[in-house]
Parts: sequence; C-alpha cells; structure tokens
Amino acid sequence: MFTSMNPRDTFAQLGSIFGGLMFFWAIFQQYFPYPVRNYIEKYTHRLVNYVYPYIQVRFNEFTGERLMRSEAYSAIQNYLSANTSMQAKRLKADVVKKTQSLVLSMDDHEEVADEYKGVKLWWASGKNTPKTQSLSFYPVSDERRYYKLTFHKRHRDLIIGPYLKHVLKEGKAIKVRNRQRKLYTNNGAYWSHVVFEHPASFQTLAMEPERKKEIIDDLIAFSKAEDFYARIGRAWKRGYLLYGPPGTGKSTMIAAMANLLNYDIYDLELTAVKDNTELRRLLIETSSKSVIVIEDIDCSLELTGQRKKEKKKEKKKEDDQEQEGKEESKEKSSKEEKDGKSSQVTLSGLLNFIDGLWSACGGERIIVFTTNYKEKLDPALIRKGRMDKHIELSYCGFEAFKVLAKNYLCLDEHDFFPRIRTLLGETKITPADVAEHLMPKTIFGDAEVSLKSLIKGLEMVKEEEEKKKAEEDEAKKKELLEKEEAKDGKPNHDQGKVQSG
Ligand SMILES: Nc1ncnc2c1ncn2[C@@H]1O[C@H](COP(=O)(O)OP(=O)(O)OP(=O)(O)O)[C@@H](O)[C@H]1O
Ligand SMILES: [Mg+2]
Repeated sequence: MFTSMNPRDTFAQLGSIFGGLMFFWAIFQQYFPYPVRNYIEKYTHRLVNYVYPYIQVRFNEFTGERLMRSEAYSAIQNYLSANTSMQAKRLKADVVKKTQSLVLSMDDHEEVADEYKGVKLWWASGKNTPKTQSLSFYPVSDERRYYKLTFHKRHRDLIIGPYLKHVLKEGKAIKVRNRQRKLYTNNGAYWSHVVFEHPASFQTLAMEPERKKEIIDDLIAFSKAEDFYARIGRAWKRGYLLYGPPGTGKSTMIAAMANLLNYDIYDLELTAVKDNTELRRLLIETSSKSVIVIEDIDCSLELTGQRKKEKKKEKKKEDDQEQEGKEESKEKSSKEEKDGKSSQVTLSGLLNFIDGLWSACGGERIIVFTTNYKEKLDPALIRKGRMDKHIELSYCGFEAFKVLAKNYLCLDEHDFFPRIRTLLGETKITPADVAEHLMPKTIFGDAEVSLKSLIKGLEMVKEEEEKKKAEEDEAKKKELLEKEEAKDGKPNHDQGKVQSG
C-alpha cells in the first residue's frame, strides 16, 4: 500500500503501525460503545497532526445538505484517470459511450503521486460507510467516496491556489471531451434531445481549401478566446450566417462546426415558439459550448413591422423571379397560416435573443442562421456584431469537386478531370447533386462509372441552361419588339427590321 517514492513514509509508516494497533484494539474492544472509540480516535489524530508536516485536503463525492454530486470530485476523478491513474496497481475500468473505449481510473484506497512545478504531492482515493446506529443484513449502498490530497505545508499557497485551479480546469475539459454530445430541438418552450452523431467534418466538406481553412481558423480562434472576450467586455459568442441555394452544404457545415469544436447543437424551430418570453426561456436553458441554429430564418418567422410592410413588395418580386426552392418556402408558410400556429416572436425578440443581456449568460456559444435568400433578411438581423461572419455556400466548383472525388472515389487525379473542370465552369450544379453522381453505382464502386455519370449529368444541366437562356433571350426580344410597336403605334411584324433598326 505504501510506495517507496513517498517521503512521508516515515510518518506514514508510524501512522500505519499505530493505526494497525488501533485496529486490533478496536477488534478486541468491539463491544466498547462508539463514543469511547470516537474519543480515543480524536485525540490520536490530534497527536499525529502535531508532528505531521503535511496538509491534507479532502474532496467528498457528495456535498451539501441535499447530497449533490460534487463538481470538484468529478473533475478530480477525470484529471486523475487521465494523468496519473496508471501508477495505481488496482484500477477501475469503465466504457466511455461516445468512443466505446475503456477508461481506467484508480480503485478505492489507492494512492498516486503527481508533480506540479517541481513540487510533489499525493492523491489517495477512499471511501467510508456511514456509521449507522441500526444493524442491517443488507449491504450498505450509501458509501461515501472521497479523494484526499496530501502535500507539504511549505507549498500550501501553490497547491491550494494554482494547482487546484489547474486540476479542476483540466478535469472539466476532459469531461467535455468524453461526454456524449446532444442534438436538442424545441417542442414549444422545452428542449428535448437525442445523441448527436453526425459524421460530417470539415475534411469531408466540399469547398475551396482556402475558404475552408479561414472558417476553421475563425472557429478555433473563437473557442480559445475566453480571456480576449472578457478583456474587451463582450459576451463570448459569435454569429455565423450561412447562405446559398439548397443542397450546397449549409446544414452539413453546421454539423462539421459542432464536430470540430465538440459542441452540442440546439436546433431552434422558431415557428414552434409562441412568443418572446418562450424564446428567452429556451435561450436560458441552453448550455455552454453549444451551437444554436435557426435554419431557413427567412421563412421561419413573421417578423412583425418591417416584414409585413415588405410582404407586398416581396410578393411582386416572387412573381417576377423564378428562383429555385421558392415554391417550397411558400408552401411552408401557407401551411403555417392554415395551422394557425404562426409564431408571435418579433424581430426585436429575436435580436434580444442574439445579443440581449440574457445572451451573455452561460458561456461560449455560436449562433448560426441559414437562409437560401440573404437579401430577404432584415439588415438589422445580420449586421456585423450579430452575425459576425457571412459565409456563402455556392454551386460546386472544381476545387470542391476534388474534395468530393477524394472522399467518394479515393481519386486525386483522373483523365476525366479536365472535362469535368470545363463543365463545372459552365454550369450551376450543387455539391449535393455532384455527390449523388459520385455515389457508387455498382457493388465494386467503379470510379469511372461514377465520373461518366457526373459528366453526363453536367452535360444535361448545361443543355438545359442553354435552352433556358435561349428562351429568356427570345422572351426579351419579344418584349423589346412589343415596346417598339407601342412606340410607333403600329404593329411591327418584321423582326429583322427591329434588329437592324
Ligand atoms: N459542400 C458539401 N460538401 C459535402 N457534401 C455536401 C455539400 N453540400 C451538400 N452536400 C451533400 O448534400 C446533402 C445535402 O446538403 P445540406 O443538407 O447540407 O444542404 P443545405 O445547404 O443545408 O440545403 P437546404 O438549403 O435545402 O437546407 C448532404 O447530405 C451532403 O451529403
Ligand atoms: Mg439545410
């Protein structure tokens, strides 16, 4: 039990011998009443403390009147299992659910040494069973575990201050690394969650490498900037606006962000939130180290005031333009109107959510909005300081294709690549469509078959785009002709005349 590395050996062994004697004495005197034994123990401790130059700090597993599990205890447990538990001869094993790997921690009544700035100290684990008056035949389940830290009294300031702070910080960080992350979604004003296990990563995200690196650097800098945000007096949070056509990887990027930083995700469905009070309640319940997401911000909210006035204008614009996915968003909002569930959340309620006083409570957070139509959003909502970084996810370029080819087909180069490069330069195709072509077409996953499918797909898109363009040109020509006719006040059936004139 005692290790030779420990300079407290002399004292400890004396204590051990003494303790042994006490133990036999206690056995021998087992019928002595408890108060007498307690009295003797108390004076023995006082005597030992008088000559013993070491300080001991005890951290109980459960604290307070309601016996809550102590945060310090669990942080120390994590710290010790990661740093020093391999010294112990008896270990406890457990499985971390996320990684399915074994984690070892020291068993009860073990002792390990640690060193901090050249100072040696010792951690011992122990447990005691409450001394109940009543006798029971059943095993006692409420054992109280604790860690005991021992160090020389001349290092008191160093250990009580910086060392313990270091242990608690490290322990909490390990806990965050090992925890199972969650994906929360709101049902009205309450969050429910499932385990978050999305495989997306920045490595698999199709995007130009430089832009990808810029986003990764930005996220990492944010996650390490606690002191910076404190110094400049700003809440530790950052807003990202992801915009672009459907299927360009906005949702995928959110999963990649959460995976990169090891954060939870809160997927906020604004249409299910009754009013601003509910919105605030939801915000308060989110935890630190999380990404709060509002997808399709343009169609998830009836922003009162500005939005209603603009509706007419937008309607006209919508009639004029034929944009992809527009139908979908219209369907969604008309469905909400039918259901009579439209939310009372206002623009100012949402702005308060993002950067009001409450948003500063609870530590580091990332807020992400996604939209297919950035221009539809109220400028107040996306100004810098609220949405700090605007990221456009667009149609698939050659660099993005190369990432997909590497991921899907394990290809860095191929004879078909130059043709694909040219076609990608001439067409608008989303990464989602490219990915679909690259999916294995046979059980052998022949890369050439996939690339041919992509080329064929691209050629079809090109053909359609050219056809569409020709139709548009034709329509413009016709419009011009009609205008000319109106000006001259007589029908002009000779197109050639118009063109030359
Ligand atoms: N940039 C990308 N990199 C890798 N895969 C992508 C990318 N963009 C799209 N995909 C693939 O296409 C699918 C759809 O993408 P995603 O859901 O992220 O698009 P989105 O931009 O969120 O679309 P929407 O606007 O409709 O919500 C994903 O499952 C992913 O496999
Ligand atoms: Mg999406």
